[in-house]
Amino acid sequence: MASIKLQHVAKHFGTKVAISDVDLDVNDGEFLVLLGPSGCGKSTLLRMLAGLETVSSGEIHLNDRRVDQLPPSARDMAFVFQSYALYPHMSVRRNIAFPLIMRQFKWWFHIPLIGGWAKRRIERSPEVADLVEKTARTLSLTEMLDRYPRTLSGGQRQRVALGRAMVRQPEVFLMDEPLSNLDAKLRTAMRAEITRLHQRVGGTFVYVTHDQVEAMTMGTRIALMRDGVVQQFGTPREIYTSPANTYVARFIGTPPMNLIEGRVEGGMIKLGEASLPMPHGLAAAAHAAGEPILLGIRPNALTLGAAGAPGQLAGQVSLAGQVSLVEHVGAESVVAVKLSHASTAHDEEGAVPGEIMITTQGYSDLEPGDQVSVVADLSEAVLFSRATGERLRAGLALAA
Ligand SMILES: Nc1ncnc2c1ncn2[C@@H]1O[C@H](COP(=O)(O)OP(=O)(O)OP(=O)(O)O)[C@@H](O)[C@H]1O
Repeated sequence: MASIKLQHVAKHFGTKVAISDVDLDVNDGEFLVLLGPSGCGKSTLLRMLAGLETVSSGEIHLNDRRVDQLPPSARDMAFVFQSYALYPHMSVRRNIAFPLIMRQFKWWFHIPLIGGWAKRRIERSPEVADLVEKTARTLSLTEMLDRYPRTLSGGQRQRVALGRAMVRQPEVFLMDEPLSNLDAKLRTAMRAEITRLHQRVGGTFVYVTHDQVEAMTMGTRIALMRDGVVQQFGTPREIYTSPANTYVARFIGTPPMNLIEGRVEGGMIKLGEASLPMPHGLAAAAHAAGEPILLGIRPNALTLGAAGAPGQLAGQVSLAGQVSLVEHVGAESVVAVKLSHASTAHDEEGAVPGEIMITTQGYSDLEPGDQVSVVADLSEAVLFSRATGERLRAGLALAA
C-alpha cells in the first residue's frame, strides 16, 4: 500500500530552475506517468522521489511518512533505469538476486573467496532462490537464468532489470524511460508487458517518458510537464478531451488538436466568414464580445465534403479550403487542408499557417489542390483564450 504526495517540490541547479512548485497526489496502486519533452524536468522529479537527488524545497510523503530527507535505501522504492544498469559479469540469476544479497550485506563480502562463498549461499537459500524463480517465471526469464547480460537481446535485458526491481517487492516502482533503447515493435510488446505487470503485481508505479502513446496507453494518470511546471494532472481521457491549455492540446494526439483562430461576437464564434454557436456549456464565456479565441478541435471531429457543400447543420459548421497534403497511414488517411478564410495557431516548425489536419477512415482519394469543405462537429470542441492559452470553462469570462 503506497500513496505518494508531493507538496511544493522545487529543484534548482545553481540559477537553473529544473522543477518549480510541483504538487501531486498519487493514490495507492496508480500508474502515474510523468510526460514531457526533453529537459522538462521529469527525470529530476523521479530522481528526487528515489532519493538520488535532493529537493531544494518542498516535501515528499510516502503514505504518512515524510521521506525527502531519507536515503534511497530507506524509501522502499525500486528504480529501473533506461540503460538497464545490469552487472555484465553476473548471470541473470545473480543480477536478479543482487538486491536480496545486498540486504544481508556484511563487510567481509569484499574478501575474495569468502565473499563469493557467502553470496552464493544467500543466492541458494530457499527464500531467495524461490523469489528469483518466481520473478523469472513472471517475466518469462526462467530459461535464461544462467546466461550473462551480453548474450541477451535488449528486451530480455530490460526484463532482467524489471526482475531486479520486482524481487525486492517494493511498494513503489520508479521507471525512467525504460523502453527507449528498444525498437518500435519491442517497445509495443514491452509496453503491454509492463501494464500487465502492474495489474498483476500491484504497487504504485511512476513512469517517465516523452512518448505520448506510452503515457496514454499505460498511465492511470498523467502529469504533463513543461519547463519544470506541471501543465495538467489528470487521466489520459481528461487530458485528451479537456486539455488545460494550448500546450497540452498540441502535445497530445497524432496529429495534434487543430487550433483555429476566431472571435466571440454576439454569443457566436466567428471563424473567418463562418459563424457558429458556442460549444456546449461555454455560453457563459460569451459575454466578452470581440475577444480573440482559439477553437480546439481534434482531427477526427472534422469531416471532408465537396467544395460548396451545405454546411450548417445543427451544431456543425463548414469551412472552405484546399487540400495541401494527403498521407495514407494504413487504416486511415491524414489530410492537410489550407483554410481559405481562417487562420490557425501553430508553433511547430514548418507548419503552414492556416492549415488544419483531418483524419478520415480508409484510403482517401483526395489530392493536393482539391477544393473541399470541412465540416466540424463541435460537440467535443474546446475553446482557449488566445491571450493566455488557457482553456475557457463554463462560467469563466474570457481574459480581457
Ligand atoms: N545535475 C544537473 N546540473 C545542472 N542542471 C541539471 C542537472 N540535472 C538536470 N539539469 C537540468 O534540469 C533540467 C531538467 O532535466 P531533466 O533531466 O530532469 O529533464 P528530462 O525531462 O528528464 O529530460 P530528458 O527526457 O532529456 O531526460 C534540464 O534543463 C537539465 O539540463
